[in-house]
Amino acid sequence: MIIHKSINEIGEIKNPILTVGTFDGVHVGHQKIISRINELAQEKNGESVLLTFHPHPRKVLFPDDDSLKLINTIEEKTALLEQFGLDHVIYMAFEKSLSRMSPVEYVRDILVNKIGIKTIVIGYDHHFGRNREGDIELLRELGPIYDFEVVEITAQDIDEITVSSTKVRRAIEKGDIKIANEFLGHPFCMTGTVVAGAKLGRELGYPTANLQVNDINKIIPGNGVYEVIVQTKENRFTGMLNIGTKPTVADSDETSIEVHLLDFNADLYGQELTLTFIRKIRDEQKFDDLTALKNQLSKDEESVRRR
Ligand SMILES: Cc1cc2nc3c(=O)[nH]c(=O)nc-3n(C[C@H](O)[C@H](O)[C@H](O)COP(=O)(O)O)c2cc1C
Ligand SMILES: Nc1ncnc2c1ncn2[C@@H]1O[C@H](COP(=O)(O)OP(=O)(O)O)[C@@H](O)[C@H]1O
Repeated sequence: MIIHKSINEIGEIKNPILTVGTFDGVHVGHQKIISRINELAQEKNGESVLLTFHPHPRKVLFPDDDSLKLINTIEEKTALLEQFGLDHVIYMAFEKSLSRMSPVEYVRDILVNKIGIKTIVIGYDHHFGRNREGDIELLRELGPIYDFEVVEITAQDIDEITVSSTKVRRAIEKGDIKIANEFLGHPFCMTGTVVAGAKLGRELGYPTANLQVNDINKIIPGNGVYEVIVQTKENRFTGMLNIGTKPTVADSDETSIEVHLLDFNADLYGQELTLTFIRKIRDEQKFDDLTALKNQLSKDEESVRRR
């Protein structure tokens, strides 16, 4: 897969079969569209191209709205797209000027003149250009003029897919990892750096690496205790993770993300850890004292070891 970091340096692509979108999550619905353009590329002796925008258009159009959290960072999205056999991914800078382009200008100047599309595969409800005025009907009108074909992903196809990035986000926010992972077709992951905490974990017999997530747009699963796989610099471990306010020991609303690695004892400060979410074990609880918390932690450990 060739990654183009700008629309201006893509060179020549042979007989491009294109799809366009934000593809947050690269979920099973997205995967189906990607297979479709790969198949068409084979049939038509062309190359499959996925055009995506960075930053996410809503982040540019509504910069003060930080409510939209994303399933993938750009690095994660790129790594996922790598797995699905695309020939090209183009990251186009989404700027306000792009959102002001008329739909015809966008098709002519970008899709035709810069990418040279021969086929575009697009959802029946896809909109583009200024005020999202452009639609599939317009593409059908422009196709014969600029010599490209339009392949529609019908409502029925999309219903069949039934997955959307919004549904995945909701499941993650609810802590419903099983559903999220099913929709995604791969497990949800999160990366962060280990920072210092209150040093109480060790006293409890459960040292925990406190994670700071580096991308402020990254979605964080809802409060609760999770089974995860932890990838350190050198190795992988089973981990038990808590996301929450630690009501037993802390008296603030601040959310912490902390993970205890099973069968591990070494310094992790400053390291980057990647968590792969397996399942939610339980909700976070407020215990009467540290002994009760410790008992529960040992039950959580048992539950993770049993699997
Ligand atoms: C698997 C796991 C589950 C946890 N569950 C709870 C919980 O239900 N309630 C709570 O108040 N704290 C919970 N904690 C947080 C502990 O209180 C916390 O790890 C301890 O206070 C150490 O904090 P420190 O690393 O900042 O020193 C949990 C921690 C882990 C690793
Ligand atoms: N099994 C383990 N799981 C997580 N962290 C561990 C483990 N063993 C050692 N550590 C180290 O101990 C630190 C956590 O200890 P803890 O007493 O909870 O302190 P802090 O409050 O600073 O997180 C981690 O950041 C890591 O460097």
